[in-house]
Amino acid sequence: MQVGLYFGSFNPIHIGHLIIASHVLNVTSLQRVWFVISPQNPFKPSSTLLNEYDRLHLVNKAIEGDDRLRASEVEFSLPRPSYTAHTLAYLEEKYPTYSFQIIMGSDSFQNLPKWKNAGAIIGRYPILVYERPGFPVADTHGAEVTLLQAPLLEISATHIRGLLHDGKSIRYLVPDAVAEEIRSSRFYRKGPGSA
Ligand SMILES: Nc1ncnc2c1ncn2[C@@H]1O[C@H](COP(=O)(O)OP(=O)(O)OP(=O)(O)O)[C@@H](O)[C@H]1O
Ligand SMILES: O=C(O)c1ccc[n+]([C@@H]2O[C@H](COP(=O)([O-])O)[C@@H](O)[C@H]2O)c1
Repeated sequence: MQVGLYFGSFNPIHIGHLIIASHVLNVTSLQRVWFVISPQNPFKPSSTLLNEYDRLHLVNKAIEGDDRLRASEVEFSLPRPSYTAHTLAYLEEKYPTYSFQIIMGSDSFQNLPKWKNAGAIIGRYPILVYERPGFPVADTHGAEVTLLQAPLLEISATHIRGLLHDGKSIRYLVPDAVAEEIRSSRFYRKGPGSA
């Protein structure tokens, strides 16, 4: 099984993520893409972070019925913050017959040398990089890189959280089932207990 690992906070998952996952499956030999939900990204503040099980639930809502896609909670039981090198080592052990590639935007890829055990990631895994505006891929950092020209939508989870905070619509930015779940569960609203 050839699996593309798409790591992120997915706080929440949005159409930009889904378009990339589907595009990668369409243009590469990968058979599956797993959204690996990071409970705590080492580089991001946790103050606006929705509980990881709620984020997992939203990813599952987003991909319902698409057998090519899977939500992975593997990092939930690993030490925090979530270092990708640790996750990869764990997955290698758990799925010895699978081959993994990493999917990332050129913004993340630019920072890769600063990640924990970056050398182990770069030396062991092919990386599928899609170019995001403002982040040209000037250097491969010694990794086996495939550059993808993916259709891009300049939306972010930060923007979506801002809209929700202001009581605005997020229709079309996330799948309808995700918008409905966020609405009915009152996620990302102002007030006590909200993220
Ligand atoms: N609109 C988008 N199109 C393509 N890739 C994206 C888009 N938004 C985020 N990504 C990428 O998806 C991966 C996971 O990102 P993450 O879950 O942190 O999303 P985000 O929308 O950038 O979140 P935030 O706004 O909270 O920082 C990262 O590699 C990031 O570069
Ligand atoms: O392992 C690391 O040192 C490391 C440093 C920064 C980010 N990551 C992971 O990369 C993924 C995407 O991060 P980001 O910042 O692009 O949203 C997310 O799953 C993080 O846990 C991993």
